[in-house]
Amino acid sequence: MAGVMEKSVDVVIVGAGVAGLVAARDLIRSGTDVLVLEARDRVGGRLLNGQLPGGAPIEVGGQWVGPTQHNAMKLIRELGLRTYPTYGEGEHIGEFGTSRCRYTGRIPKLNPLVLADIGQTQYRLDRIARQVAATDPWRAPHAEELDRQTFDTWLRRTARTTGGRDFFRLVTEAVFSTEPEDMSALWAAFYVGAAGGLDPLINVTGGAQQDRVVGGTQRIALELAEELGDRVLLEAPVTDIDWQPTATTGVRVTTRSGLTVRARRAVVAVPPPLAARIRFTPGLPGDRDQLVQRMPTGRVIKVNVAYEEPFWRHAGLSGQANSTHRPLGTVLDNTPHDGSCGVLVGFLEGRHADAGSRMDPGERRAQVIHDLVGYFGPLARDPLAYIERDWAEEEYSRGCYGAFAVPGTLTRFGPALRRPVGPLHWAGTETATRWAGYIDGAAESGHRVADEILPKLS
Ligand SMILES: Cc1cc2nc3c(=O)[nH]c(=O)nc-3n(C[C@H](O)[C@H](O)[C@H](O)COP(=O)(O)OP(=O)(O)OC[C@H]3O[C@@H](n4cnc5c(N)ncnc54)[C@H](O)[C@@H]3O)c2cc1C
Repeated sequence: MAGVMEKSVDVVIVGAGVAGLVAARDLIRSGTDVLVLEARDRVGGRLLNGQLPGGAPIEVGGQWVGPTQHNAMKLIRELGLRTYPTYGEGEHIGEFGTSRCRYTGRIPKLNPLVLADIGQTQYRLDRIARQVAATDPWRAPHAEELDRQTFDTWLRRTARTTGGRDFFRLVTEAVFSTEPEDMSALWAAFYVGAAGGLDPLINVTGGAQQDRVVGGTQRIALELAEELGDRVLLEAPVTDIDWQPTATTGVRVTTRSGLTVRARRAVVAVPPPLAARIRFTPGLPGDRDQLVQRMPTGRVIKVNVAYEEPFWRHAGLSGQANSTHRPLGTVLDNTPHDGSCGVLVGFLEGRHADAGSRMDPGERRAQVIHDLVGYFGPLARDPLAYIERDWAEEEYSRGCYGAFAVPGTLTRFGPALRRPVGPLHWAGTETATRWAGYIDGAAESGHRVADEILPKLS
C-alpha cells in the first residue's frame, strides 16, 4: 500500500473495532471488495490487551462476555478462542452508606427497608425496559415522558430511600460510566431492555461479567484482522467523507495522510462522538447531525493492580467489592488465565473518573491503592504492577464504555441512529438493538450493516 494515494473498492469501512471488522468479514465472505481504514496503529478500538509482569495479557479495555450475548459468543467460537469463568468464589465486600458487609450470592446484607426499595425500583425499571422495544425505543408507550427526564429524576421519583438512590448511582456508574443526571431515562430503559434486564447487566455469574477470553479479549479483534489481512489499513484516520445523495455515485473517503478511497458504499463504524469529528461534504441531514451532538461518551479509568498472588482468595474473599462512597466503586478479581500473579481490576467511573484524571499519576495511584487497602487490607498496599488506562484521553475513543443519549435525543432524533444516508451506513455498538454498549452489540451492528449493504451492491 506504501506510496498508493488512491484506491477503489466496493465498500470502505471506517474503524477497525469489532463492529467494523465483523462488517468487513461478512462483506468479504460474500465476495465484496472491502478496505477498512483504522486511525490507530492497532485494531480493536475499545478492546486492548496490556501486559502483566510475567508477560500474561491483561485487558485494559473491554473484557467480559456472558450468557445471551449470542453474537459475541458465536464470534469467539468461530475464531477458535476459548473462554473461562471470572473468579467469584468466596465472599464479596459491600460498603453501602455507613455499613460494611461480607456476603455471598447476589444480594448484599443491607437494611431491609433499603433492600425492599432497591427491589421495587429494579422491578419498575425492568418493567419499563421490557416495554421499550430495542429496535425503536422512541415508540415505547411512555417514550416522551421518559425522554423528558434524566435517569436521576426517574430514580428520585421511584426510589424512596437514600440508600436505594445511592445504590442506583453506583449501578449507573458501573454500567454506563456516567452519572444518572447526565442521561435520559429512556436511554437507561432502552439499554437495560437491550440486555434483557438489570440483573444480566450487573451480575457476574449469569450476567455480562461471567466469562473472560483466554489470551485477552482483544484477541477477538486481532484474529478477525488476521483473517482480513491487508484489507485493514492502520494509522489511517479518516478526516473527510464526500458523498452524493444518489447512492449510485458513491463516496470518496480521505485520510489524514491524503490517501483517497473511492467506494460505492461507506460504513462508519466509530462511536457517535467520533463520527461527529469527521467532515462530511455535503453536510449530513440535520437529524443525524443533531443526534451525534447529543450522544456524549461516559468516562472511565480502568486500573489493573497485580500482586504476587491473589491473597484475598486465602482470606475467603472473591475479590469482588463495591462501595457507594469510594472512588473505586467496583472491583473484581482479574487474575490471568495462567495464574502467574493475582490481579484486582477496579474502575474510576463518571464523576470519579473526572476527579481522577485531574490528579497527577502518583496521587491517582495512591487513591486507588488506598481504596484497595480499605477493601482487602494491608496486603493490597504493595503491588507488583499498576496498569491504568484513562479512556477519555484516547484520541480515537474520547471516553467509554460507550456513548449514551441525553434527554430528548431518542424521541426527536432516534431513527437517525441506524438509518442510512445515501451511500453512508452506520455501525458500532451504540447502534445495536441487543446488548448495546457491549462487544455483542458491536458484532450485531457489523452483521446488520453488511446485510443492509449486500442487496444494494447487486
Ligand atoms: C474500559 C472498558 C471496559 C469495557 N468492558 C466491557 C466488557 O467487559 N464487556 C463488553 O462487552 N464490553 C465492554 N466494553 C465496551 C466494548 O469494548 C465496546 O462496546 C466495543 O469494543 C465497541 O466496539 P465498536 O467496534 O463498536 O467500537 P470501537 O471499539 O470504539 O471501534 C471504533 C474504531 O474506530 C476507530 N476510529 C475512530 N475514529 C476514526 C477515524 N476518524 N478514522 C478511522 N478510524 C477511526 C477507533 O480507533 C476504533 O478502532 C468496555 C469498554 C471499555 C473502554
